[in-house]
Amino acid sequence: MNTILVQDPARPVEAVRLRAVGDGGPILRVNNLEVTYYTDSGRAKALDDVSFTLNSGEKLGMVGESGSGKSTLALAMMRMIKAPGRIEGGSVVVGGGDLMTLDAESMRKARLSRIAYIPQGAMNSLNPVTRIGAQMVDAVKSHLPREGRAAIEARCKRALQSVDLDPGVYRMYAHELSGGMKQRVCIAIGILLDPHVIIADEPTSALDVVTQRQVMETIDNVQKAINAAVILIGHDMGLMAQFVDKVAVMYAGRLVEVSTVREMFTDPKHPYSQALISSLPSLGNKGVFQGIPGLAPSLLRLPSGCAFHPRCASAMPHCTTIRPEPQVLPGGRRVTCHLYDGEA
Ligand SMILES: Nc1ncnc2c1ncn2[C@@H]1O[C@H](COP(=O)(O)OP(=O)(O)OP(=O)(O)O)[C@@H](O)[C@H]1O
Repeated sequence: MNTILVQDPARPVEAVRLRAVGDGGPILRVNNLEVTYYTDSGRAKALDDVSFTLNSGEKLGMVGESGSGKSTLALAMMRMIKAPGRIEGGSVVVGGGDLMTLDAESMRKARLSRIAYIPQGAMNSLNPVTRIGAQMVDAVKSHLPREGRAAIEARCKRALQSVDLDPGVYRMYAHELSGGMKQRVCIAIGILLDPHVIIADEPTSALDVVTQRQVMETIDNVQKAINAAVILIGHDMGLMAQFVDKVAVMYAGRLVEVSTVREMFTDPKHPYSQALISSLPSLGNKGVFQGIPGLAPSLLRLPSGCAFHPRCASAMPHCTTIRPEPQVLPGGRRVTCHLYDGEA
């Protein structure tokens, strides 16, 4: 793989980054990621053999019912899983290097500069007694200790402007901002060091529909500006459909389907994806909405075979005993379902 130096003359040497280019390959490769929570009630495998890739500039929507493992995936990619959870295998390769093999200090540096995470509820975690600017400066300083005060302030104000906030927000406190503005501050913090990959966990929850759209547009704009790969975690398939390129569907810790957004909405392959899509309201669907029968299983007591089989309208006898493996269908879609055995 070739690498080139991407140098911004306005930035000091510390801010210069190596971007992997030339091979046209993915900027992010997640391979066989496994996470288990060791609870008093037993082992919960929250991520089971999760693999996917993303190119620079690509946006992936990660959907699935509550408890399916979406946040665990984000935390595992950031190496922020805490006890009783444990990352038990897999790699997260960003721009050529595997984050899982970095020592603690290198991983600390990689966070924000190579991979940024905007956690669920981030806007409510802004420090109420510290000005927004000071919080942004702290984030930059921990990565670029030799960058001068004026340069850091300019960097922070640029980031605020790139999320359509007035640079004056730098001097404000969180309580002076609306929910949408706070969420945009969190996005600005996420892009301070132009990461290769941005993960936003439910960035629009607790916002009204107009603000949700504005926040999604903001993510879209900043993502285009820095050509990052973006993972958007969320429940709202409809909102997601308007902004992402690919959709990944999680069920009980496994990725059951990864397709382009068009394929997912016009021809979902996995019966769980089909159920998710048919539960969405649409202008054409004036009948009764199809719910998904049953409940998501407890990870402590997963059904045998395919974990979805008790709720699956297309289940076959062997689905109850044989676990399906992910397969890549012609055209590149990934599906984990026995219905497609032999089609890969
Ligand atoms: N701290 C923890 N201790 C024990 N088990 C946990 C812990 N955190 C998560 N889990 C287990 O991992 C599973 C996945 O949780 P996770 O938060 O990743 O799901 P999610 O898809 O992000 O849900 P939501 O949409 O509600 O945020 C849960 O069902 C739970 O069994």
